[in-house]
Formats: sequence, structure tokens, C-alpha cells
Amino acid sequence: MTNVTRKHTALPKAQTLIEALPWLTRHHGKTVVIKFGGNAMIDDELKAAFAQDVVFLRHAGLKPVVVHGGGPQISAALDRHGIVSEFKAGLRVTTEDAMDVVRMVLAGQVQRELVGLLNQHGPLAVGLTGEDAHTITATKHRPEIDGERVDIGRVGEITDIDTGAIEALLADGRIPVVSSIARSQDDGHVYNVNADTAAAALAAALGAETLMVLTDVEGLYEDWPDSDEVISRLTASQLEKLLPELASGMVPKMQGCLHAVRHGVTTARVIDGRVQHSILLEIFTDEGIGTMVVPDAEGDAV
Ligand SMILES: Nc1ncnc2c1ncn2[C@@H]1O[C@H](COP(=O)(O)OP(=O)(O)O)[C@@H](O)[C@H]1O
Ligand SMILES: CC(=O)N[C@@H](CCC(=O)OP(=O)(O)O)C(=O)O
Repeated sequence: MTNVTRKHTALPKAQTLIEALPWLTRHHGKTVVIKFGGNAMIDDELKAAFAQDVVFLRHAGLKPVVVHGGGPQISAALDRHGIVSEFKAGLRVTTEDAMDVVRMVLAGQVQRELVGLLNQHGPLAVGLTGEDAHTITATKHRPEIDGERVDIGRVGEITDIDTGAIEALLADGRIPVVSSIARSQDDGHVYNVNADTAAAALAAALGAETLMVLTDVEGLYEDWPDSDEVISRLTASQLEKLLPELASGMVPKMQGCLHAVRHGVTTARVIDGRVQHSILLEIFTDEGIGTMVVPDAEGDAV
């Protein structure tokens, strides 16, 4: 093969890279918070592809921050400890004993695994929980169910975010990997926080450009569970109207997206974490593959 033909066969690759140039120019130096859900994390190949995508973003000049969940992994561990999992208002009822297991699974197992996968590509990822350096502070959350405040144990409502540690890591070129556990503002205990809520609060506090929530469905379905028509784009006001109709795991996810875009994040996206390289697919296709939430245009807000 001559040099000239060799150049020609590589041309489609060069074109693909060049097609990404406007996107890379627009997003260079921007922070993107990526929430990796427990349900999208059960497959080893998907986890490895997720790590590749995050490292790719980092090398492309963005500042990715990973916030992870681990609902299924926590439920499995509680099961092994003979503790029954119960959810109220989409949140895990967390007793003192359950909290020990939650902390052990999130910080000691799921976070370690993600850090390990990312660090196969270089000395990049550093794991922390919301307890570290006051990153996430919370007080006891008492959700309202049928007009009454209920006690669901050590579940936290975020009261404060300190972005100092995460920003220092980003400035050092690292990829922070954050477990959704908060320190208590009132006592020495720790709180269990839904990972979607934690990711949204961090995205807002960091002034992130994008919040990306990976999950185990294609996006927000218009008429779930009766149809699988994905809503591809909606404004904050449109989402706010839809919120009361949403169920289960979609509630904290979409509340989080709304919080993020109402607090300065340019886009919040819910995407299918079951699709390999879904992060790269989402960013390199203009309209995206999942559901995109954008702030209201001027005059849109209700
Ligand atoms: N409107 C909706 N569109 C899509 N999924 C929905 C909707 N309402 C409820 N769901 C449920 O929410 C789930 C995703 O939330 P969750 O199980 O908490 O995921 P994760 O572990 O990724 O945080 C979906 O698998 C689906 O069962
Ligand atoms: C309070 C509460 O419900 N906390 C969640 C934290 C983990 C999480 O959110 O994980 P996913 O993103 O995989 O659902 C839990 O205990 O399951």
C-alpha cells in the first residue's frame, strides 16, 4: 500500500474527528456533571464503556464530575444482611443499621469500582463522598405523603454544597467521583441522599454547563407505562407542569433536572445508560438521544 492510499483510508476517521470540532470548541473547559445510576451499572462492558467516555471528555478538554448511585447494589447488600428494603416517595427508608450498609456499599464498593475503571486510563479519578470537606451538607428529610410528613430515617435533604474540594480536583486535572452521602448539619451522623438529587445540586453549585443523568430507560416517556414515546425536549415550565404525574425513580431525576436548569445549568439530559457510549452519542448528535430539559426562554416562565 502506498502512502497516498493509506492517507485516503484514514480520511473518514479524520472527518469524524473534524465533525466534532465545533462541539469541542463550544464545550472546552466546561464542567459536566454525569450521574451514573445503579440500574445502568449492572453490566461490566457498559461500565468500562462509561469510563472510556468520561476519560474521553476529560482529554477533550471538558471537566467531568461523576456522581454515582447504587440502588440495586444497596438493596442486594441489605438483603444479605436480612434488612428489608422499603421505599417511600421514591426514597429508601433508611434505619441506622441500613445507613451503615448504604455507606459501605456506595463509598466502599460502587465508588471504588468506578474509580478503578477510570484509573485504568491514567491517574485521573479521585473518589469522595459528600461528607468529605463539607461537600454535601443535609438535614433530616421528612417527605410529605398524602398531606402528612413522614419519618423515613436517615434520609437527608441537602441544605448546603461546598464545591471547594471538587473544584481543586478539577483544577488539578482529576475526575472527582462523588458518592451521594451527606454530612449532617445538626449532629455527627451522616445522611443517605438520592443520587439524582445530589448530582443536580452539585451541577447547580458548580455552575456546570450540563447535567447528564444515565438511567435504564431511553429517557422520559410521555405516557409511562402505557407508551414508550420519549419526550425529546422540554422547557423548565413544561417539565414543572408534568412533575405531579411522574412516578417512582423518575421523580427525583426530573425534579433534579428542573432544579439544575432553574439554577444556571444550560441543559439537563436524561439518557439511556444501557446503550454503549451513550454519553458520546448524546453529545455528538445535535438533538441528542434521550430527553433534554432546557431553561425557559425569556417570557416562557409561569
Ligand atoms: N415517565 C417515565 N418515563 C420513564 N421511566 C419512568 C417514568 N416514570 C417512572 N419511570 C421508571 O423510572 C425508572 C428509572 O428510575 P430509577 O429506577 O431510579 O433509575 P436509576 O437507578 O438509573 O436512578 C425507570 O426504569 C422506570 O421504571
Ligand atoms: C434516599 C435514597 O433513596 N438513596 C438512594 C441512594 C442511591 C441511589 O440514588 O441510587 P440510584 O441512582 O441507583 O437509584 C438509595 O438508598 O437507594
